[in-house]
Amino acid sequence: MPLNVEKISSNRAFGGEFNKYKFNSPVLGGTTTQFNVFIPAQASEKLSPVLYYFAGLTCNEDTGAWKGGFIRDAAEEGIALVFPDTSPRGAGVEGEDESWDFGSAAGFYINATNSKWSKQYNMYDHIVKELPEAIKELGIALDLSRSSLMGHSMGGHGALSIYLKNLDKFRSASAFSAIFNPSNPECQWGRKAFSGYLNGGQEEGKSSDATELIRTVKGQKVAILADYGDADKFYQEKQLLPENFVAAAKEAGFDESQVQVRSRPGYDHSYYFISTFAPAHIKFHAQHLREY
Ligand SMILES: N[C@@H](CCC(=O)N[C@@H](CS)C(=O)NCC(=O)O)C(=O)O
Repeated sequence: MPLNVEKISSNRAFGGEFNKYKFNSPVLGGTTTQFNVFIPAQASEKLSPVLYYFAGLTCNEDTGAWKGGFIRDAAEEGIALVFPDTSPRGAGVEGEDESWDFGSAAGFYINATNSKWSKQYNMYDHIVKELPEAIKELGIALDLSRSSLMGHSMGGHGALSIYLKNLDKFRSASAFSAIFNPSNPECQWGRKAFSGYLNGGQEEGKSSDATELIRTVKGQKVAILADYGDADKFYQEKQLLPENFVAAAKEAGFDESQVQVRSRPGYDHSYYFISTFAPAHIKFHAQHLREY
């Protein structure tokens, strides 16, 4: 079934094109979803690889595009950027707009199993299955067989966990201030999301937790880069727990050539931090996306 993706707007940017699209998403219960695509100038000559960016809590498909500072470097490298939304919108589920860290703008990039949410809150399937189909329908010169993932905070968790579940589909993953271990009882955001969206709560959430997942890919080839700031209040409040991810990666035998996690002194959780290190993340992905 075609998704009937509609272009809403188009802007010239860095020699390429920045487009906004919408469609009614069967995976998100028929709600209307929007996403942005930056198409670099090089796409007119050869297929461009694709880098997804998943934003964090309270954000939408515009946040990373407007504030992340990714487009200039992606344009130089000839990489297309895809910015999906962070949750279904207007699903009409009771309580979905009551808090900033659950429901609208807080889909956590997982499929809900609790029947209250499971009709619409299926961001994992939206990203992994539906969005690539929507992109194919656009008929633009993108090479989806060369795709990588990055994200911030909740979106950093999305990038790492989706990557670790789909090493055959994605080349590399990177994260800014990721929620590295959301099923850990110390992580309040994870507890709220998993106990709300999943019948099995935190225990079921382990199957979508980067720190748990890194153990399951032992011996395989991975390419992960993550940065966080030591002045990030959410890091200090133990919402991010990067140390747990680093320890799990080490236990699974990964060294820094495959999993690199860097603490950045003095940086916080904001887009000032993200845009500072955005060029380094684009360069990291470019190395992996370049090869055919
Ligand atoms: N509303 C929260 C903060 C939410 C927050 O920091 N969201 C991050 C993602 S987890 C974000 O990117 N916000 C949008 C922005 O900084 O532009 C608070 O008051 O503490």
